[in-house]
Amino acid sequence: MKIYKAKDYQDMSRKAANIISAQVITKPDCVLGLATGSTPEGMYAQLVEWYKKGDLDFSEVKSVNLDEYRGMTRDNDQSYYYFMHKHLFDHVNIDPANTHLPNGIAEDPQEECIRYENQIKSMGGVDLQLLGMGHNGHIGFNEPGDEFTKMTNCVDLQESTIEANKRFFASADDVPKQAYTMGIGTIMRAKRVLLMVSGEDKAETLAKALCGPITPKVPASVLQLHNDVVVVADEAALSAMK
Ligand SMILES: O=P(O)(O)OC[C@H]1O[C@](O)(CO)[C@@H](O)[C@@H]1O
Repeated sequence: MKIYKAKDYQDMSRKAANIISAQVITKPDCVLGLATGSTPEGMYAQLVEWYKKGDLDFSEVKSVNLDEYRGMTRDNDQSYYYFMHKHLFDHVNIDPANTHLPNGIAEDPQEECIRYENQIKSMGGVDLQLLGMGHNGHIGFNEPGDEFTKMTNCVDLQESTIEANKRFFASADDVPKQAYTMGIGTIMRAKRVLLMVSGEDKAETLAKALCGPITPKVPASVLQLHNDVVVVADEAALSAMK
């Protein structure tokens, strides 16, 4: 595992954008596993800036997203489909047909999970999986639990996640209670993982994830078992590392 300490959020965003750019430049038809949330917003803005300068070409890139709220239509401005278009897809030359997210309004959740997992397989797996981390150590929407999930699954969100995400909604009652997410197994099958973390409020959890016991109670701790993980975190997020 390589850990890069960034000065602040902006520095973290630029360092992470460099790693994604290197992937796109060295393998133009790569499969990027993408993430949403506040953490990667600045990194996407940096990629868009470099694309506009002519430094990046996404024409052959394919993408799969980590997660999507269940029951949310794509045109809802809180859907992760909407987020990805707003922050990246609408600003670069990626082919929309090559971008994939779980379908939040699929009728049969079990079938949707199988379809999505097969979609990822049919693309040859993920070359570089971007991750943020929740305050409780979740990656994707894999909440702390008794075992690591193997495949894409439909999860009940924990109260703490609903609390954390209510800032984007009118009230906590409006936050969806379920979401589709790649499983921990799906994430671990990516060839390379890039974890971005920012802020002191995640420092204790990040220290547990990187240096504590590997346990499904801290889902991000499983990354200690992956052979190619890059962590880009700001000083505040790394402040609890001994
Ligand atoms: O970057 P944020 O907004 O703190 O979210 C962290 C994580 O939470 C999720 O958005 C799910 O809540 C993940 O997809 C993300 O990586």
